Amino acid sequence: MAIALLAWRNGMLWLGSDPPDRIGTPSATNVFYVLLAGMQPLFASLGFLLLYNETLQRELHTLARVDPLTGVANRLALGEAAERLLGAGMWRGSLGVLLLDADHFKSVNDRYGHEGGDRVLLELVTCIRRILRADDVVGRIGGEEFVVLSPGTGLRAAFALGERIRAVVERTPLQIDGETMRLTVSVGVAVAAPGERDVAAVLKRADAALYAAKRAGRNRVMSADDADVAEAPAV
Ligand SMILES: Nc1nc2c(ncn2[C@@H]2O[C@H](COP(=O)(O)OP(=O)(O)OP(=O)(O)O)[C@@H](O)[C@H]2O)c(=O)[nH]1
Repeated sequence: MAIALLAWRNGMLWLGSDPPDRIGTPSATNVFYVLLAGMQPLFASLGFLLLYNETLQRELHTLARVDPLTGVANRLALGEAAERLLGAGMWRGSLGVLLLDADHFKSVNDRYGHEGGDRVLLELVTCIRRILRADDVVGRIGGEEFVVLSPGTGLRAAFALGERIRAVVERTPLQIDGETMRLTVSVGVAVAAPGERDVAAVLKRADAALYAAKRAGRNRVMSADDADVAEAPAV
């Protein structure tokens, strides 16, 4: 509005054949005009601050949802994604939930140090991401523990996805400190049926399956429906 007023006033002064008041004449219009002109930098600064604040808010929102080491979703972002995908379950079908845990990771740290272990985690994430579809979500929920959410995926397909990830990780050599090492992962698979909304319950089933996969010797995929899982204690 201020810009429109200034444009109007300038137009009157410079273009009008008979301007109402010269700029130097003391009048209410001229006082208003000078005030507005003086306030232009204030308006511009306010606009800039509002825009800057909006940008910072957006960046904070993103940073609060990213795992700083691997760049994938963190626990908060995964929880939000799971809620959203379960909410959409009625029209997208079931949601595959895979819980992955690197095997014997403590020995990786013992051998290559914590920094070496961090680089292995990064390579592991790269491996997993290469296999996922665009609308799958991967996140890190603990030291060497990851979750994959795969919308529109039933138990058989989720199991196959887990097996694909397991096999690719197993056969991918990782270069750490000039040495080649191999890592394996254990995977627990569960599926939220269309309409199921309880994220915690699905994760608990995937966790029980993961526990069973570890107990059965690691480097394997187990689903919540496997007989061994039913016997496994809840973790
Ligand atoms: N480098 C690195 N190591 C981590 C991080 N978070 C946790 N760890 C390590 O991961 C290891 C996890 O060890 P455990 O829980 O005993 O599991 P594990 O050795 O992988 O054995 P299993 O899971 O039973 O196969 C510990 O040594 C932790 O210090 C991290 O952010 N970076």
